[in-house]
Amino acid sequence: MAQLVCGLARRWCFGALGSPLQALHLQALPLHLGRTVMRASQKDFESALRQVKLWKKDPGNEVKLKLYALYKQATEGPCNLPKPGMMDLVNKAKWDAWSALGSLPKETARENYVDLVSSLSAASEPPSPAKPAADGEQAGGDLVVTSENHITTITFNRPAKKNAITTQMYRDIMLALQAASKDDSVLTVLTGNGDYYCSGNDLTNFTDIPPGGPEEKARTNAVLLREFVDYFIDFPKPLVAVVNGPAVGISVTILGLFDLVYASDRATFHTPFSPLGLSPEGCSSYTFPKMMGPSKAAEMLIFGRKLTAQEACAQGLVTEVFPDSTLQKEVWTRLRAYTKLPPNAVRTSREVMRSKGRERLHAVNAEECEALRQRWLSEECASAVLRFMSRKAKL
Ligand SMILES: CCCC/C=C/CC(=O)SCCNC(=O)CCNC(=O)[C@H](O)C(C)(C)COP(=O)(O)OP(=O)(O)OC[C@H]1O[C@@H](n2cnc3c(N)ncnc32)[C@H](O)[C@@H]1OP(=O)(O)O
Repeated sequence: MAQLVCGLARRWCFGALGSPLQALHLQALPLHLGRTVMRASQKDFESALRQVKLWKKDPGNEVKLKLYALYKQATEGPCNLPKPGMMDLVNKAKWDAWSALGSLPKETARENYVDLVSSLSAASEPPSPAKPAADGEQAGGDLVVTSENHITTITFNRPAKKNAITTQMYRDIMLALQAASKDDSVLTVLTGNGDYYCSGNDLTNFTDIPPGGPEEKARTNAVLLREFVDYFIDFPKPLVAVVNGPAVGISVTILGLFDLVYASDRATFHTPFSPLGLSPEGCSSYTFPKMMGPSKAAEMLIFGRKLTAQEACAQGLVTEVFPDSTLQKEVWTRLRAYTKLPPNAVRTSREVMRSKGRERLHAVNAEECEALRQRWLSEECASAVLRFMSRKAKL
């Protein structure tokens, strides 16, 4: 779901800005205290509308909701729409934002809109020219896949969104794993670009409701998730995670299916499923209790306790922790040395270690996905996504 956040936001927010404007007359307006000030004119408002359309950088959902609400208030007055249903997340967020403006006069809304746009335009930097890709590197994209020295590396590359995984990225990761299982690489590495390893599932994955409604969305998400996790269960070569920073949600749970997890001392491991109205996935309901014991697993998976890299290492989730400043050098040197080992012996050892548990993992995966399909239809989950989108809640 490449850049769905922006695409979606453009559809539901910027799209609204193109509608015909009501004629507004504004010059010097009296304020309550008797003094007069120059207020934003219709021309200022129209100019701000044009400016927004030219923005290259996504200003984020919170700002887009504010702009949407002010625009509607300025052009139509107080919210006059019926309240959308709980599961209609996008329209509910828009409705909430507009309704929150109450009986704010149109002129004030227009003035606030102009002020907001001008403050954001002043704060934004001029766009920098695109950096050309280095030799041998696949350019751009939310996922970058490289193959070098018998190591295939899959890099989450959405640093501005903390490497949250979109629907398209799930699909691209599966394609990359499929290719890596057949290429001449000995190891496959997952890592992140920027300050985060990965912030988990992109929470806006849940907002583009198809014609079949939320039930269809929950069903297709469950199918996608099951297939995605199956790829990790069945992957035939050693899987290595180089956890360069904080890891959240599904990027943590699937680590139980990896062979090696090397982490920066900056990394944290967080599975906040209950606060999100969700339940564990990635076979973690089976791998975590097996690895760290049921009570430590419960603290993470039920109560959302965030582990430091050292704690995760003590619980067996992380193989080794490195100082952030030397992580890359030390880990890649070690991985290159591992690729020199006889590849067939490496594969055979891994297969005998993994084969016995595979069937069980598939059954666990199916059960977790069914539980999640139901969770995604719950009001608890809908409220959590809404809270995130309106930026009142963070982890
Ligand atoms: C179909 C398969 C489904 C599989 C299901 C898996 C379950 C999970 O993975 S559950 C975990 C879901 N992830 C989260 O709940 C994390 C949500 N994000 C946050 O709480 C915070 O963003 C953060 C703690 C990760 C980082 O906070 P910080 O203050 O440093 O940065 P922000 O300003 O919040 O983030 C920057 C930018 O990135 C966007 N973003 C971050 N994480 C996500 C995400 N998971 N989904 C969508 N967008 C995310 C955030 O909205 C900001 O964007 P804007 O600049 O546009 O506002």
